[in-house]
Amino acid sequence: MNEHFSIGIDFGTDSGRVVIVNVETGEIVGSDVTSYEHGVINENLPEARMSLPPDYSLQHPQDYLNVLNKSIPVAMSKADVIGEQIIGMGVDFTSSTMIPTDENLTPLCFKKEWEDEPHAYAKLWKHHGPSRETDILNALATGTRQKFLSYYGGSISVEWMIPKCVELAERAPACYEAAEYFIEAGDWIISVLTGKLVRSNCAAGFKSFWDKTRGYPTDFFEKISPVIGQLEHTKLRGEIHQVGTRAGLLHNSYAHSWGLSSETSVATSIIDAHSAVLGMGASEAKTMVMVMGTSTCHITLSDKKQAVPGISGMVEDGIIPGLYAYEAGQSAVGDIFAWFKKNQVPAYIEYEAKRENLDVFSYLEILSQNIKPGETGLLALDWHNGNRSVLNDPNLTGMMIGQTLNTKPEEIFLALMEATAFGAKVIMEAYQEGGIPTDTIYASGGLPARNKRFVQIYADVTNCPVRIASNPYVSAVGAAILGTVAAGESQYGYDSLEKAMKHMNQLNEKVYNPIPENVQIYKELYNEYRTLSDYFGRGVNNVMKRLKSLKTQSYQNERETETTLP
Ligand SMILES: Nc1ncnc2c1ncn2[C@@H]1O[C@H](COP(=O)(O)OP(=O)(O)O)[C@@H](O)[C@H]1O
Ligand SMILES: O=C(CO)[C@@H](O)[C@@H](O)COP(=O)(O)O
Repeated sequence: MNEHFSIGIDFGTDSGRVVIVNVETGEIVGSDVTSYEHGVINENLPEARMSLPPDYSLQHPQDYLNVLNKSIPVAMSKADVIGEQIIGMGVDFTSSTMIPTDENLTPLCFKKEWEDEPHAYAKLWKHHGPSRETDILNALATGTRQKFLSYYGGSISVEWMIPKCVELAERAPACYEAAEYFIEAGDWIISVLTGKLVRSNCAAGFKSFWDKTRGYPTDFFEKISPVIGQLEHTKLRGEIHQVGTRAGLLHNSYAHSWGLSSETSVATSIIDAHSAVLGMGASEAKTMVMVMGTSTCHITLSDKKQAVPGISGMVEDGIIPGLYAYEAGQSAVGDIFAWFKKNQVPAYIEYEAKRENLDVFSYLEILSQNIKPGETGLLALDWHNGNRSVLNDPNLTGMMIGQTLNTKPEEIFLALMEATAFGAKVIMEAYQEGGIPTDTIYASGGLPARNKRFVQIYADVTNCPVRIASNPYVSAVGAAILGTVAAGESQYGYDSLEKAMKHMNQLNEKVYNPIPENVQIYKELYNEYRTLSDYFGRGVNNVMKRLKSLKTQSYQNERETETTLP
């Protein structure tokens, strides 16, 4: 009974993870992962009721509840701890993942009358349905010189909350009308756990343009439409709390069914990538945390307030009170490798991997060890899910040049990994030019833990040492850190995030240092990448967009009505 623990719950794109962490030592004593039964819904609604337009990425919130109900008890039993030893819990979630709910915070898609309506489901961060609306919002925000825009890299991302709200108002007005709240999925889980609606300043700041001094940019919302102008007082209403505070206490019914105390503190939620900053213990300036999984987010903290073109956002107190948090992102990284594995890897590789008792990625990584930088003759653009950094355009697409009849799968895999590293370097340069330089990378997320070549490529391309995490659960541990601080008032918690980070961070001793001859070759390849990227991404040749629009036009969607937006 001397030891105390906190529960961290991390909701990713395909699954949710629960960890039980010792608050004194940071040791993970129990963990469990639950995959989402419905996964990413991008072809048909559940029960194949209806096929979806291209670029839709929906989820079923029941899958999130299943993570709580299955993984919390399993992780607890693996940890062999008793309820009284758990002092707090925290939640992190991909974002902006948005759920429309009724007045009782029940997701609309749980109700019979809305189960055939795609807009009643959770819209996952990578849902690109509102790309038309986002173009209009960007033109309007730029045309009316909205001040907030410069703190969001100069443009609005299709992946954030407000485009999702506008899409709902435009394409499913009855559903919009029926929704009492639009809630970030992380805040929704907190409402499930505590019975209260408490919104996080991290999610509201990064994804809904909320700022602690000026609130939401309501004058901009009003320019979009009278309905959207009311958002703050209608669907987005609710208290906004600072990350690191307590949202409430665990609801009795959950405390009872999980054998926890009803005095267990539940923290205000945080975005998954931002949680990794806590889990890595990365509060120093010039340190960039790259959270590398399905996508990659590039997060850094500074005591300076800067408008950095090409990044995704900057929020005062967004992660740690007193510091400005900065975020940039790549819409697909692991997702590109997943696509490659599913659609491009030939049967003989799968056969050989199986024979070696390896998964396909590990086998391809081993094969790629025989290929030096530059030896593939390939160069790729990593825009398979659009670009959400300096080009901020969901209509850009992936590309590979240099293929011959001799090109091998492991060479393509290597070129794709290199392309994602070049995409990350573009972002680091944007930060540098914007006055937020970086000299060390902390790599967390599922990818660095599984693929050493990948991490070395990043060290070589960026010419920066890369420090990795000791396990793939960093964001979940960040959430557990929040749980500990939320319990700060109790005898065993911490009264500051910094103190909890010192005790509980998951930083490994291992450092990947850049290899000088690789750095040199990648410098040349990077210049080629920039040339290609400017050519296809900056309007010299719009072929990617033309192809994409042909594809979209051919989809007969009766909802593709005329827009009512300005
Ligand atoms: N060895 C590997 N090499 C390259 N990509 C991998 C490897 N293992 C898994 N991935 C990719 O990593 C992603 C999963 O990352 P993870 O951090 O676990 O999940 P999430 O992004 O949902 O939090 C998937 O897109 C998968 O394709
Ligand atoms: O956009 C953000 C954070 O702002 C992420 O939630 C999003 O890129 C998804 O993250 P994952 O790749 O699922 O870890």
